[in-house]
Amino acid sequence: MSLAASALTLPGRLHGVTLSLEPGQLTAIVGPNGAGKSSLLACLAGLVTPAHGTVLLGETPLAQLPPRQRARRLGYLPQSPEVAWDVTVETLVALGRLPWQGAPLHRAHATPAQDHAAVEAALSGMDLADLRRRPVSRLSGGERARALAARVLAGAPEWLLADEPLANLDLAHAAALIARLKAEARTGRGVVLVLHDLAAAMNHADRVIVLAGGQVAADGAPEQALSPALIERVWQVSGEWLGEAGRRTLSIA
Ligand SMILES: Nc1ncnc2c1ncn2[C@@H]1O[C@H](COP(=O)(O)OP(=O)(O)OP(=O)(O)O)[C@@H](O)[C@H]1O
Repeated sequence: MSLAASALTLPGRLHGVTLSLEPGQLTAIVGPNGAGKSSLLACLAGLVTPAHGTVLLGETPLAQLPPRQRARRLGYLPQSPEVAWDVTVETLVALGRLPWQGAPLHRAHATPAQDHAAVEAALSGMDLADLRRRPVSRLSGGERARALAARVLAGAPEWLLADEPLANLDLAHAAALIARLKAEARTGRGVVLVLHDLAAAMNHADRVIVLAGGQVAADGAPEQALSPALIERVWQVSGEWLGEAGRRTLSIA
């Protein structure tokens, strides 16, 4: 089911943003500081209510989805996530299963075995098996970012919305996370990432949306949306893409 924004307006932040995102794709949202990327992602996750405009999941306005349904279908990883309780990594990741839990044996809920399998897969996928019993307060910034990503992945939402998920990760863990997110998209999930690294967007996204001043400045395949002319117009830097497709780097003059 598509996730579509229509004429989203948040005064000073978004100005009439209209777009329709498709499942099965990795979409990157890029743009300069203050362009409105986080605001757009929070609206798409249903966490910020726009002053005007609507967000539809399929045919249903997000505002009409019951909270449990919304939590099952939309997974959101904020830019600077705080962890309110000093729980272990394992417990934190298991919290991602909460939307699936409820009265035992209710058909709409997951079984304990399904919950366990999802948590284990998320822990191992984020290379957290050795840290599972560590309290979150004793993790490095990157380890904590991986634990929080694992919590969202454990929830197996239809849509994964992540705000700068690569920001604190070393090269190997960033590559592993982007590979995992691409694989999630290939299984039919919608993956939407706010990214600052234009090369990551160029090399890994199926579609790139460039925001500038709260509006869509470009939207399309990476090679089209991230043309040097557009980069110069939006970021005011003169750049050139080097290397072959899928391994491009941006050389800034
Ligand atoms: N809660 C808020 N209330 C009012 N204005 C806000 C709020 N949060 C952000 N803004 C403003 O809205 C604009 C867009 O902010 P937003 O965080 O969406 O940008 P961004 O593209 O994600 O930026 P960055 O790359 O720096 O993270 C900025 O000018 C910012 O100062």
